[in-house]
Amino acid sequence: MTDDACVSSNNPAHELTSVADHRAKVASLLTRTPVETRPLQNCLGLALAEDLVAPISLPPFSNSAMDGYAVRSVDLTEATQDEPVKLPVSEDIPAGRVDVPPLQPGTAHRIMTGAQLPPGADAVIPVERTDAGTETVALFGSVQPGAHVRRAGEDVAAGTTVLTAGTRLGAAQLGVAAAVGIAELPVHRPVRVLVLSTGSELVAPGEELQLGQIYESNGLMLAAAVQEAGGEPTMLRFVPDDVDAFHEVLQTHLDSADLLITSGGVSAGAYEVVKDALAGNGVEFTKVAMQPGMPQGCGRYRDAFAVVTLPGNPVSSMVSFEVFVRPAMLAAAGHATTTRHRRQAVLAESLVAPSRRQQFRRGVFDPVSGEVSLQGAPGSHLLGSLARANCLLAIPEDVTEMPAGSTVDVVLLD
Ligand SMILES: Nc1nc2c(c(=O)[nH]1)N[C@H]1C(S)=C(S)[C@@H](COP(=O)(O)OP(=O)(O)OC[C@H]3O[C@@H](n4cnc5c(N)ncnc54)[C@H](O)[C@@H]3O)O[C@H]1N2
Ligand code: MOO
Repeated sequence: MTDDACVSSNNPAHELTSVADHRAKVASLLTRTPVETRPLQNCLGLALAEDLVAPISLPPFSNSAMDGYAVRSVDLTEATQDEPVKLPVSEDIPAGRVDVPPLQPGTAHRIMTGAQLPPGADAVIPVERTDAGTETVALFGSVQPGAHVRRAGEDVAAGTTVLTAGTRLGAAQLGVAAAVGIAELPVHRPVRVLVLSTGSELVAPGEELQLGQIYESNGLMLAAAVQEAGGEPTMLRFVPDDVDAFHEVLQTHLDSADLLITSGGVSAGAYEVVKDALAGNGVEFTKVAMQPGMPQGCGRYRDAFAVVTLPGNPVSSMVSFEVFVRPAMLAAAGHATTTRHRRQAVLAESLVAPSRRQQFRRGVFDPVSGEVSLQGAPGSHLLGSLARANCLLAIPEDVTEMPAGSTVDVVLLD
């Protein structure tokens, strides 16, 4: 990828870059991260790099689903509540017993949940349907062949693919890998992301605030979003609107990152530190047909890492991360799925939207009714509304109003 990745070849000042074009440019800046082998406990949220073929079956052996008695179902065909069948109990089989003798006709083995089914048995009768005897047992009813038996390989057959390359390793995926005896997995290394906020008005949370100052929130928020996307964030100390300070804070990280995301300093003011530091230096700035999130930039910093410059308004920053950075990070880290769940919802109230901009409004989607209501006004400073939302309404560029009852696309955030 060249430094001018973000130059819109056909983008006179009055034209806007499309969301799709900018998304593609950001994605093209990141290359696939290398594959490394990690113990399972360090794989959460990462993408599996190769298909996982099960070395053993699940269950590995046929076993009991209930605490009870292993029997031959034909021995119990006459059993009823009033006239139970009585059988001698010849063995006790707790879970974990490895020397399980076969079941002889006309006998029962006492068996616990998860214990190996003895050869010759074809069913288990739960202890609640017996007198719980230990020498002989009275069985108060018949059982179907296969009742309460978990067959070897009924879940996963040895030699079959249990997880495909590109799968995100969540709790269940790590669980099944452990269940087939795998201790470590090949995964794509997480994308290493520097997060740098800019602005002379910023003060660290916990410190005293003076009139005219605000607490720095984008850095923490974006670092958390990076982590949620399976990346490895490094939150840099935010810098004032000072180009030298901007470059200085990056110097010790030139070899340690894949991507820098900045917030703030990219619009049209007199003190746009990100623009001043990076324009013409490998990063190109553009206006994207999107609201929030119009001023954007991307490129490369001193041949060291990719850069995506996000606008400073908190909602603009987060929405831009969602739309541009998250999918690019997931693709680079080998994930087969790089998009959020999206579905159609019924709009609970009317809305208006700007023309020639793809708008992302914050909303609350109710999966039971299928309705979505707006959460707050469109303003890109309304972080409280974003924090109360569970989805973004994606309103296409050419739509300027939608009456209540319209169908709208929602991007589910959790
Ligand atoms: N004349 C114009 N003015 C603006 C334009 C424009 O096209 N022409 N675009 C507007 C839009 S849209 C956006 S979005 C913002 C983007 O501005 P910047 O990226 O330069 O961001 P700042 O000016 O530094 O900050 C904007 C806003 O966000 C607050 N902020 C910034 N960083 C943080 C942080 N780390 N934590 C919390 N809040 C932050 C900052 O205080 C400002 O209120 O520009 C419009 N203006
Ligand atoms: O594009 Mo800005 O992100 O609307 O506020």
